[in-house]
Amino acid sequence: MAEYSTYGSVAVLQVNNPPLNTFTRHVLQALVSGLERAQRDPAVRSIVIAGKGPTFPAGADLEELLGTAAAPLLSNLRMVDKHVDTCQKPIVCAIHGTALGGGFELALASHYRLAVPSATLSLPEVHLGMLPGAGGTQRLPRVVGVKSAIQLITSGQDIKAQQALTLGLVDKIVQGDLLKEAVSFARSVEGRPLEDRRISQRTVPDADKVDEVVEATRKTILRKARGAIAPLTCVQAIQASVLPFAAGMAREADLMTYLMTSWQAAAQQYVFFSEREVRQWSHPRDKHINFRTAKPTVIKSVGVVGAGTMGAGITISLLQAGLKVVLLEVNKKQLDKAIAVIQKTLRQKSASQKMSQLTTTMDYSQLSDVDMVIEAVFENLRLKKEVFRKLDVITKPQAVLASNTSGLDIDKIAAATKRPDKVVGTHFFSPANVMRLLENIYGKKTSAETVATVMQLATTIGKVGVLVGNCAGFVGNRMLGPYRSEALFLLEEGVDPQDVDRAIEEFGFPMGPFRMTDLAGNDIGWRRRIEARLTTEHGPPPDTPALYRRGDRYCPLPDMLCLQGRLGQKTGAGCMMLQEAKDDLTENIYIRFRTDGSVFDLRRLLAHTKTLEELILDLLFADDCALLAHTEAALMSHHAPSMCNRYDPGSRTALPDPVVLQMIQDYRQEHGFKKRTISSQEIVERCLYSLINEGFHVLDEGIASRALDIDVIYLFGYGWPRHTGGPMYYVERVIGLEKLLRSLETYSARYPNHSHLQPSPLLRDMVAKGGSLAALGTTDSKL
Ligand SMILES: CC/C=C\CC(=O)SCCNC(=O)CCNC(=O)[C@H](O)C(C)(C)COP(=O)(O)OP(=O)(O)OC[C@H]1O[C@@H](n2cnc3c(N)ncnc32)[C@H](O)[C@@H]1OP(=O)(O)O
Repeated sequence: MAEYSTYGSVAVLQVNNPPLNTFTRHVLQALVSGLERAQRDPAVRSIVIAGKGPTFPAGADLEELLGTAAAPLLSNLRMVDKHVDTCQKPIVCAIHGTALGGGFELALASHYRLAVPSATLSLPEVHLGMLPGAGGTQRLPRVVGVKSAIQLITSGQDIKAQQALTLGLVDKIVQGDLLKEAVSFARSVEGRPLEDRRISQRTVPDADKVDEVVEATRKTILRKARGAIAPLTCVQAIQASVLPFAAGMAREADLMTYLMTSWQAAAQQYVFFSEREVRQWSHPRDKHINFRTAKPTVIKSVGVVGAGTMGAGITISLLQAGLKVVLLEVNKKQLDKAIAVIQKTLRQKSASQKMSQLTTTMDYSQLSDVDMVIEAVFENLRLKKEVFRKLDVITKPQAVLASNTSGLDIDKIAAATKRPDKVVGTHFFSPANVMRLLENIYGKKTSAETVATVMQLATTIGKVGVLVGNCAGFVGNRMLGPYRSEALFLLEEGVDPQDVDRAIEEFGFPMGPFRMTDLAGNDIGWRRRIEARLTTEHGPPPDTPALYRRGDRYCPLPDMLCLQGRLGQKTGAGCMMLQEAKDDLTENIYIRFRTDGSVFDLRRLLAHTKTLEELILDLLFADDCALLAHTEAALMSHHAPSMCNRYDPGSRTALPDPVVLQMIQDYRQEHGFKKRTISSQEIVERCLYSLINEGFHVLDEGIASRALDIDVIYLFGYGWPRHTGGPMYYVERVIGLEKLLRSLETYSARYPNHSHLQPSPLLRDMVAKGGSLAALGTTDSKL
C-alpha cells in the first residue's frame, strides 16, 4: 500500500496501489503510519513521497469516494495532508505520470515538488461535480494567485511539468532517475528552515483583488457551466483562500459536503464510469460475443475514401494515433483542399511528422494493401454501395470495410460486397478529429471479430466507441428525429426559433436545435427526406397533404427554407461555395446574388438555363482571378441565408431573421395555427421527453443494449450536458420515470397525432412493474 524504505537519512514512502496508485482509506492509513515512523526515527532527516509503477497517485479512489467510505476517505486524506504540511522534516514529492486530484493536493501539502518532464498535474474534481476538497482550493491560490487558480480548478485542465515549473508549482524538473534525484534533493535540503516552504502559511498574491477577479470571471464561468453547480462552488471555495488557512479549509469542507451530496456529482461520476464501461460491450443478439471473447484484427493501415470535411477529420484522427493512412479522393481539388486542412491541423498540434504516414491518391488500387477502409463519401446509398462494390474487389480479402454513414442501412451497404461479415458502420461526429464519440454499428452479418476491431480502433484513436444496432439513424440520429420534429411543431404553435434554442441552451446544451441545424447544414436532413420521398426538390410530393406524411404529422418548414437556399451557415461562405461549385456539380449548390438577393440552384441552372449557365460558368470557372475574387467578395459580403437565423459576415452569432419570422407567421396563418405563449418548461419537456421516449424504443428493440450506451452517445456526440448524466440517467434519477410517463401521456393526449409523444411500451412496463434502467445495464454497481 505504501512501501517504506530508507536511504541513509532519507525515508522513502512509495504508494503501491496498482494500476493508478489511487488513495483508498487503507493506502492513506499506510501513508500516515509511514510518516509517523519517519518522524519518530531520529536517523531520518527528510522524507520522499513517490508512486510505485507507472504513476504518482491519480487521486482518491472513486469507487470508495462514492460509497459509504467517502467520509473516512476524505478525513484520512485531509489528515495525511496535515501531517505532511506540519512535519518538522522536509518532505519532497517525486512526481511522474499523473498527479491528479488528491494526489496533486498531497504534493501541494509537501514542502518540495520534483517532476519528470512528462508528468501531468491537475485538479479534475470539477469534472466529477466536486471540488478539490483536501486543501486544493486553499493551497493552489497561495502559489498561483486567485485568478489562475480559478482558471485551473474550474476547467480541471492538465498542467504539464514545464508549465508547473513556470507557475511555481514544482521546484525542479528532473531528467534522470526520479527517485535517485529526489533522494539526493531531500538530502540537500535537510536542516533548512521549513516555514516558508509550507504553502498553507503563505498569503495569496492577488488577495487584494479577489472580489474584482471573481466578479470578472463569474459571467464566463456561468456561461461555460451551463447549469453545472460545481464550477461556481469551486470559485466560492477559492474566494475563501484569502481567509486564514484554517477558516478557508473549513469553508472548503462545507462546500465540498454540499457538492458531494448533490445529484449533479452523482451524475458526473456516473458519466466517468460509463465512459469506460462502454468498452465492455456485448453483442445484443448473443451475449457470448463480447469484449472478452472476440479478438480484434490488428489494424496498422487504414484507407479513407472521400476527402470532404468528414474524411479529412477522420484522417487526422488516424494519423494522430500513429496509423498509416491512404486518403483517396477522386476530385483533385478536393484532395488538395483536404491535404492543406490536414497539414494545418497537424502543424497546430505540433505533429507534422505524422504527415509522413499519409499517402494521398485518386486511384483505388492504392487501397489494395490496407487493413481497413473507412468510407466517408456523400451520404447517398447508391453512391456508397458503388464504393463498397469497388472496395470489395480491390482490397485484400481480410480487410474490414467500414462506412461513416450517419444513418443509412448497413446491411444494404454490406450486401454490395461478398464479405458482409467484414462490413460495419463507424459513425464519426463532426469535426471528426475533435468529437470523442464513435458510434459503431453492426449489421446482420457483421462478425464478432469485425465488431471487436472497430471497438478497438475507437480506443486506439482516443475515441469513445459505443456499439449499436442497425436502424435508420442508429441511436443518436434516430433519437434526434422526434426532438427536431417537436421543436418544429413548437414553431407552428407560436414560439420563435430563438425561443426554442434559448430554452434548450438554458437546459445546458451548447446549441439549440435551430442553431445546430444551421451549423450542420439544413440540406443534410432535406436530402434524407428527399431520398425517403417525404418531399422533393421542388416542394411537397404531388397529392400530399401539407402537414402529414404517411399518416404522421409533418412540418414542412425546413423544406420550405431549403427551397429558398437557406441551408445553414455554410450558404454564406462564398469562398467554400465557389470551390465546391467548381469541383462537384453533382450536389445542389446554391448561390445568392448580392445584386438582387436572388438564390439559384447551380445544378438546376446548369441543367436548364443555357444562357445563365454560361454566365455562371464565366463567373465561377474563369481563370481571371480578379473576376473570381470579385464574385467571392460579393457572395461573402452578403448575409448568410441560413435556416432560421441570420449571421453577419464572418460571425457565428445567430441573429433573428425577420424574413424567417415573417415566413413562419404566414405559414401559421395559412394552416390555421393560433399563436400562443409557450413556457420554456414546455419547450424543454416536449423536445427532450420525445427524444428520451425514443431512447426507450431503442432499448426495447435492442438497438442499444444498455441505457448507459445511449447516455454516452448523447454526452460525447450531441453535447448533452454532462452534469445531468445523459438523457436516460437524467430521466430516471432526476425527473423520475413515472413523471416522464405522466408528462408524455398529457402531451400525447393534447397532440394525438404526434406519434413520438406516445409513451413507449417499455416505459409503461417499467413504471407499472417498478423496473429501472439500471437493471438494463447502467453502472449502478459502481454508484
Ligand atoms: C477531498 C477530495 C479528494 C480527492 C478528490 C479526488 O482525488 S477525485 C479523483 C481525482 N482523480 C481523477 O479524477 C482521475 C480520474 N482518472 C483519470 O483521469 C484517468 O483514469 C487517468 C488517471 C488519466 C488514467 O487514464 P487511462 O486512460 O490510462 O486509464 P482509464 O481512464 O481507462 O482508467 C483505468 C481504470 O482505472 C479506473 N480509474 C481511473 N481513475 C480512478 C479513480 N480515481 N478511482 C478509481 N478507479 C479509477 C478506471 O475506471 C479504469 O477502470 P476499468 O475498470 O479498467 O474501466
